[in-house]
Amino acid sequence: MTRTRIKICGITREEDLAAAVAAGADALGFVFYAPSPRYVTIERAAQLMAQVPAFVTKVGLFVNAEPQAVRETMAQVPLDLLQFHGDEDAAYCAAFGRPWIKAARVRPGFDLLEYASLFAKAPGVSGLLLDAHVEGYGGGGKTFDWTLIPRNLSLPVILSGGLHPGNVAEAVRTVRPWAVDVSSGVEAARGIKDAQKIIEFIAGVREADAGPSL
Ligand SMILES: O=C(O)c1ccccc1N[C@@H]1O[C@H](COP(=O)(O)O)[C@@H](O)[C@H]1O
Repeated sequence: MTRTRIKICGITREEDLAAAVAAGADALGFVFYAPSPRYVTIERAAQLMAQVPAFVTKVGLFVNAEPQAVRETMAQVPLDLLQFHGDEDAAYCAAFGRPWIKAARVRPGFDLLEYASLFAKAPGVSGLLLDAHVEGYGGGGKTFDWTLIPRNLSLPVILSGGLHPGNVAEAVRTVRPWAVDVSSGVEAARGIKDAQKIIEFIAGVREADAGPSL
């Protein structure tokens, strides 16, 4: 049985972090992008990350950040993986010497095969995150047409964009991604997670893992 990996993004509070870990999240995302309602300072992220147990991946999310800002963040918090969610190119993403994933902002007409080919051979690339194209780069709670995803993408697919407890099982059965990523779909309010929604989201993924594909 495939075990789809699960990332809960936009952690801003200790209780949300504990709820995600207790529910079985594989990875937690910390947003270093100031316009986001889920933004955390380096100092706050350090406090939160001190609560993350072994074998749960700590992901730092950046959007078109100055390289020096990424380096300063990496120097002060123990990030396992970098998530680039803006217009960064492969050379930029690879320059930090840390494993990374790149977001694609998908909408009709977007050539995902070509986009993946731009990043597929860059050192450190660990996956392609597929999000809906939204104003403001991400965390928009908007789905995209999953039939736009080619089956032969050259990188592990992390499916995101508008996932929530009510649609994640269908998403996993349809796309069979390597991982799913969710932010707003497990929130009680912007930047505040809902422990019950996290439990239901992860249960939806596991239900799909155990069943047939669509
Ligand atoms: O979470 C944010 O606030 C955010 C801000 C800027 C770029 C990306 C952001 N989050 C990522 O967006 C996708 C989709 O989120 P949602 O589940 O639709 O709310 C996800 O990969 C988050 O990691």
